[in-house]
Amino acid sequence: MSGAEHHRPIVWTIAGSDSGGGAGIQADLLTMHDLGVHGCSAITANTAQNTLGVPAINAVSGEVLQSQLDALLADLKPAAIKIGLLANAGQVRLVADFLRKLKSAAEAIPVVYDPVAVATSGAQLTEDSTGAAVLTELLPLCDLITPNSIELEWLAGTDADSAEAILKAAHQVRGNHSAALLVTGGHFEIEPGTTADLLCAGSDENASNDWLIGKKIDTPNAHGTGCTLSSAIASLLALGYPLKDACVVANAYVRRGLRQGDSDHIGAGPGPVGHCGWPVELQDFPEILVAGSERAESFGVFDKTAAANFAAEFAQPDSHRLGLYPVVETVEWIEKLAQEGVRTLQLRIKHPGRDLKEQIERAVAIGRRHDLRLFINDHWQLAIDCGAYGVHLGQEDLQSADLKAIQQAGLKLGISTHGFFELLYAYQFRPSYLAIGAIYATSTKDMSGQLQGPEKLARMAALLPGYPLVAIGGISLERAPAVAATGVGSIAVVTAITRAPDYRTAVAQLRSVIDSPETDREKPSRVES
Ligand SMILES: Cc1ncc(COP(=O)(O)OP(=O)(O)O)c(N)n1
Ligand SMILES: Cc1nc(C(=O)O)sc1CCOP(=O)(O)O
Ligand SMILES: [Mg+2]
Repeated sequence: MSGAEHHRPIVWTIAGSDSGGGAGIQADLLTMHDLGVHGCSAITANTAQNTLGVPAINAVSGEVLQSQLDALLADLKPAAIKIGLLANAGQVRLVADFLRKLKSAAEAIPVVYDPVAVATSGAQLTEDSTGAAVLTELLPLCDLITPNSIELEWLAGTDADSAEAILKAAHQVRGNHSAALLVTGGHFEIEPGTTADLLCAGSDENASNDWLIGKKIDTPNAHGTGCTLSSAIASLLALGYPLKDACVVANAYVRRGLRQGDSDHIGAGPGPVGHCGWPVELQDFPEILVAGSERAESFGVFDKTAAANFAAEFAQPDSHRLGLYPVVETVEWIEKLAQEGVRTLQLRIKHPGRDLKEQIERAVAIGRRHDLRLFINDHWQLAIDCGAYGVHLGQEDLQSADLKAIQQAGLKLGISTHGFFELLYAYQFRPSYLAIGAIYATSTKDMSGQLQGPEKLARMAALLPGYPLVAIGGISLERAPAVAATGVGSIAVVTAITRAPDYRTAVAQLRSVIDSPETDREKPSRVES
């Protein structure tokens, strides 16, 4: 039994039933079960449907819809809500009224709306008056909207038939509402042989437009992909995944279903997308477009300054297992730990004085003497000037640091990541290692809202077997075995060493955990699927 069987958060789907079992409520409940949440349903319409078409919609009455929502609220409070087909303006108003009351009474419950208006078969699923009510009543209550390009045109009232037009239409919809937008790419092809989803999230200076690109999967069995995607995102939000992480994992879940689904035998028309468990292979996850890369030009997000600094494929370290990796703020610590036989170290000076260069030079000299893998945090230019082994950069540094210069100088590069989205983004640079944090709460810096835990760490590590991975954040001697069991080859620590009663003992004990032959070096620890 998976851990999820013990505590499944509740997720509602307010959507239509597909009598053919491929989309709507049926796809939503399969997805929710697969991803470890308990799905509840409020049915808006009993569609008569098979793999060939939609002969009837059969919207339920307001009382029938209301009675389902009231019954659920009385006993099964949701951790997230997915909304799909709303068959008419009356249903939109009813659901909007219900959500308004719910949102004012309860703490924030994420709402994901998949604006189902037209089935993949071309059948119109909503009455004409529905669109206006959606725009004024429902969108202001949503946290994420997941239209395909046809539905985006419906919401924006403009064409969405090229990368630029999709970006423009998405901004138009977002201009009027605070909801994030994930435009799914099944209906257009910007780069031949690929599909691309556009994720517009955040606001003001935190606003971001990210293209999630994947190889096109050649299958007719794609019925229910929109429902599956939106209910996967709602499930992941209920499980505590941040929005961007939920979107990339849900994208991978759908792509795994398209790739592995086996529904040729179901009906005479296009069969349903598969529901094939947690995505565990990197090939199913999207590539996140980097604004400085060449292909960004076709997607309308090319940035000249970013391109001048962009580089990928950094020198690899001599081993993908970097072992115990203390992160310290003085040269004295570098010397002491080198003498204990530690080989991977980081100099992290957060309050530099005038002697910063001298400190780095001294650390580099110790590194040479002891054959250290010595990384310099933040100060990449001085690291180059002093001939350091490597540099460690955070996500925000990737926009400003001259990665080309770091690469050309032959320095190794480590990049911090916090969750699936950042991991996939940083992977585009193919750095020398990827750090994943914060695994646990830490007193060293404020990482609230970015805690991963060992289960998520194991899921991320499983995507990159054999790639140099470092876990960081709140790792103590007691927690180290659970971290090592996820398959990462390195554990980075600050206080577990610098505040240990006896640092020599701490080094020896931590090394024995991460270097232990019992830590399976070939395979990452099993992740539940
Ligand atoms: C090994 C390792 N992983 C992560 C970090 C954090 O780096 P960053 O995000 O740049 O934050 P600061 O360390 O600069 O506060 C790290 N230093 N080392
Ligand atoms: C410097 C740092 N970076 C983190 C990240 O998640 O990126 S967590 C962290 C602090 C690690 O300190 P300690 O071992 O004392 O918890
Ligand atoms: Mg940094």
